[in-house]
Amino acid sequence: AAAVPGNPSQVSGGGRSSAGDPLLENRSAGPQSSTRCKPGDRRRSDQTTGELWTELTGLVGCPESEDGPGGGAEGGPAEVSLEEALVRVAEFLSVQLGAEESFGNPPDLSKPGDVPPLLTVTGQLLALLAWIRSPRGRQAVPQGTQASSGVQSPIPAGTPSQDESPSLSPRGEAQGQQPPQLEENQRASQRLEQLILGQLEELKQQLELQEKELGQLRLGVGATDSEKRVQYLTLENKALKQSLSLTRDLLLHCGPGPLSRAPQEEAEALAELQGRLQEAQDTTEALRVQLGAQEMQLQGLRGALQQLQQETEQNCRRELQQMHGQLAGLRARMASLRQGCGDLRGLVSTFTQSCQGSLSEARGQVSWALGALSAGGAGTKFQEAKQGPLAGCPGRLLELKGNIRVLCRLRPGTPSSLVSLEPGPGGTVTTCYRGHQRRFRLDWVFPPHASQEEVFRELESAVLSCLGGYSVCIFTYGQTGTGKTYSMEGPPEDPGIAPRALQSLFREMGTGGQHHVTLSMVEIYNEAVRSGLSLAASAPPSFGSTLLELPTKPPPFHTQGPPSPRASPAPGREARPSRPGGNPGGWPHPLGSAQPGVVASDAEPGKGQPGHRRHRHEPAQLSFACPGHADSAHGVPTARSCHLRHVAPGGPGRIRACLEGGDSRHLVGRPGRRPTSAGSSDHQSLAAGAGRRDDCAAGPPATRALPRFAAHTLAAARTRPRRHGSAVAAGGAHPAGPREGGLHARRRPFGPAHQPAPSQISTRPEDLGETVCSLKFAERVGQVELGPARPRRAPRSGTLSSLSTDTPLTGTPCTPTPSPGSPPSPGLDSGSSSALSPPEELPS
Ligand SMILES: Nc1ncnc2c1ncn2[C@@H]1O[C@H](COP(=O)(O)OP(=O)(O)OP(=O)(O)O)[C@@H](O)[C@H]1O
Repeated sequence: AAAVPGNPSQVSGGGRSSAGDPLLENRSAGPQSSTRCKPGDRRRSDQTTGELWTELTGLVGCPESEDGPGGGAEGGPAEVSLEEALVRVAEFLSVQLGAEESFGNPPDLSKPGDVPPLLTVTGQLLALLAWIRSPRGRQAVPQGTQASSGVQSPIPAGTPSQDESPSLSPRGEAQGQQPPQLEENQRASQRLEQLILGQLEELKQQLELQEKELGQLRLGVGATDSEKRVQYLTLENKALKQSLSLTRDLLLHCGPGPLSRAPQEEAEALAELQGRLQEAQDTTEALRVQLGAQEMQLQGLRGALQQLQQETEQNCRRELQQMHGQLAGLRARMASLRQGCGDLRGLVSTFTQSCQGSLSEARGQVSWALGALSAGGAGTKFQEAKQGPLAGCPGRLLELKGNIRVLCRLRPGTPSSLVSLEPGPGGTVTTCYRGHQRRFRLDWVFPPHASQEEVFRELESAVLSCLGGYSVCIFTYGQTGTGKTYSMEGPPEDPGIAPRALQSLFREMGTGGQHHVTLSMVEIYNEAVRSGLSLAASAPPSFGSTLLELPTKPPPFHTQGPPSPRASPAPGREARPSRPGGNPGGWPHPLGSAQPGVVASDAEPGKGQPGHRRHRHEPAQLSFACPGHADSAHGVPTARSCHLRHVAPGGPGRIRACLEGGDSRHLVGRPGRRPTSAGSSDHQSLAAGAGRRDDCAAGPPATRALPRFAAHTLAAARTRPRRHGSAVAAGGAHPAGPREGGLHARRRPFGPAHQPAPSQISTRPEDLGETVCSLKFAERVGQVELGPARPRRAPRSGTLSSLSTDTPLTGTPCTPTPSPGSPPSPGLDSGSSSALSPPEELPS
C-alpha cells in the first residue's frame, strides 16, 4: 500500500509547481515519453495526468512505448499486482472524469447513453476491486497473482485474449483444479477485464481526438483561448485530482483485507485449529468411552432392578397369600368367638336370672330375719336359746352371708397410687404391680381410717352365732406389721376383735340362762405352747352363771421346746414391750395370781381357785391379755389363738359351739427367717402346713397352733379352685393326727363353722409384692366352701371334762363335705377324713 500512490494529499497537494501547463506536461510525458513501470516507485506529488497515463500504460505493458512490448522495462515485465494496477487505472479515470465534469459538460446520468465511459469504467473497476477484496475474490484469485504476479506485457492492443492476458495466465494454470464456482468467477473477472481494456482503448482514442482538437484550437484561437484552455485544463486537473483522492480514500477504506495475512500465520492458525480439533476429538473419544461404560453400568443396574422387582413381586405375593391364610384363620376364629360369645351371653343371662332369683330370695330371708330380730328383742333372744338352739338372727344372717367371709383392712399410712380401693361390702382392691393391674373383690373392704368398732360390727353377728351353736373361727393374716395384732387384740384404750368378741358374748350370755364356757388362750412360741389365760370370770348371776373352765396344770400337749432364741429386733421396728402380767418365759400364772388374764371387775384377784369357778363380772369391764414377748415379732414362729367353748344347758339339747380367734402372725416357713422376707412363702407354707399331715408334721410349728377351721380353710385354699372357682374344705376333718401333739390334736371337731378372715394389707409401695400375695391368698380363701354351717347341740351324755381341752381326740372320724359336684379335695388327707360326728349332747 505504501508503494501505491494512494495518498490523496500527495496527489492533491502536489499542484504543478514544476510542470506549468499540465497538458503540455502531459503531452511531453504522455504516451510518447518513455516511463519505467516500477511498482515500487514512489510517485511524486506533482504527478500529472500524463504521468499517470504513462504509469498506467507502463503497467499494462506500455503498448505505445517506443521500446515496444515490455519497453521501458529493463529486466522484463513490471511486477505489479492486479490490485495495484486497478487502483492506478481508477486514479487515472477519475482524473479524466473530473476534467470532463469541470469542463462544463456534466453528463446526464439518467440517460444511459450519456453516461461517460470514464464513469462506467471507473465504476466497473471499483466493483472489480471490491470483488477481488471479497472472500470469494480472494479464493478466486490466487495469492501470487494478487500480491506479486507480474502483469505480463504486452497486451495486444484492442485484442486482449484470454490466454494472453498476463493477469489470467496464473489463474489458467489452476483452472483444472478449481471448483466450478471459482471458474465461473474467474471467467467473469476475465470478461470484466476485457471490457475494461476495451474501454481503456476507447478512452485512449478519445484522448487523442481531444488532443488533436486542442492543437487545432491553439492554432486558431490564439493566446487568449489558449489561456482559457489552460485554465480549463487546470480545473480539469484539479477535479481529476479530487476524484483520484476520493478513489484512494475509497480504496483505503476498503483497506488491506485478510489477504495480507501471512501464510505463516495462516499455517500457525491452522495448526492451532488442528490442535484444537484433535483435542476436541480426543475429548469426544474419552466421552464416548465413558458413555459406553456408563451404558454398561446402566444395563447392569437395569438388570438388578428387574431382578429386584421380580423378587419383590414374589415376596409380596407370598406375603399376600400368608395374609390371606391368616385372615381366613382369623375369620374362622372370629366366627367361633362369636359363637362362644353368644353362648356366654346365654350363660350370663341365665346366671343373671338365677342371681336375681337368689337375690330376691336372700332379700326375703333378710327381711324375715330383720323382722324376727325386731320382733324378738334382746330379752326374747335368750328365751329362745333356753328353749332350744340359738337359731336366731345372727346365725341366720351368717348363713346368708356365707361361711367364709374374707375381709380386708388396710393399715393406715402413706397412701400409694399403686393401691386403690372401693371400700364397703363387696369392695375391691386394685393393685398395680410390675406393670400388671389386678383387681381383687372381697366380702368387705375397710379403708385405713376404719375404726376397731366398725370392723367388729361386721363380725359381731358371727361371734354371737356361737351362742346359737355355730362354731366360728376368726383369724387374721397378712404381712408382718400390717396390723393383725392391732385388729385382733388392739390397744387397751381401743380393743380389737378378741376383747370385743368376749365382751359381746358375755354381755349376751348375761341376758339370762346358764352358760358353761371354757376359755383357753395359747401361744405357740418357737414350738413351745404357752397359756395366756390366768383368770376366769363368769357371767352376772342375775342371768345365771357362766362357768369358766381353766387349765390347772400344764397341758399334755405342751412340748418342751428349746429356749427361745432372742432374735434382735428387725431394723426399723421397735421391740414389742412385755405386757403387765406377762410371763414371757414361764408357765401360766395360777389362778388367783396378781396378773390376771381375764379380769372380772367383781372378782377379787388372788382368790381364784383352780378348777371350775363361778365369777361374777361386768362384761364391759372385761379385758383380755396375753403374754407378750419382746422378741416375738422378730423371726420366731409365733401363733396365738383364743378358744372359747360354750355349752348352754337346757332345751332339747345343749348347744355346744366354739369360738376361735387366731393371729397367724409370723407363720413363716422356718424359724430364724425374717418375717418381712417371708412374703408369699408365708401363705404357701401356711397352706402346706395346714393341708397335709406330713407337711404339718414337718412344717412350721406355728402352723399347728392355727385354729383348726383356719387350717382347713388354708388347706383348701392351697388346692386349685374347682367348679365355679371354689375349693372345698371339710369342716370337721382335721388334718393333724394325734401323734403330732398339736393343739388341734386335742380337739374334737365341731362341724362346719363360719370363718370371717380379716386380711391385713399395707399400702406402702415397698410392700406391694406382699400385698398382692396376701390379696391373692384372700381371694382363694374366699373361694373355699366349707359346706353349710349348721348349729350343733351338745350331746346329752358325756361329761364336761370330756370336752375339755385336755381330752385327747378319740372322736369319730370326719368326712369332708364337698360342695355339690365337687370331688374331694386332694389337699386333705382322705385317710383321716371322716363323716361329721353327730351333735354331741352334753350331760345335763
Ligand atoms: N388400723 C390401725 N390403726 C392404728 N395403728 C395401727 C393400725 N394397724 C396397725 N397399726 C399399728 O401398726 C403397728 C404394727 O401393727 P401390728 O403389730 O398389729 O402388726 P402385725 O401384723 O401384728 O405385725 P406382726 O406380724 O409383726 O405381729 C403397730 O404399732 C400398730 O399400733
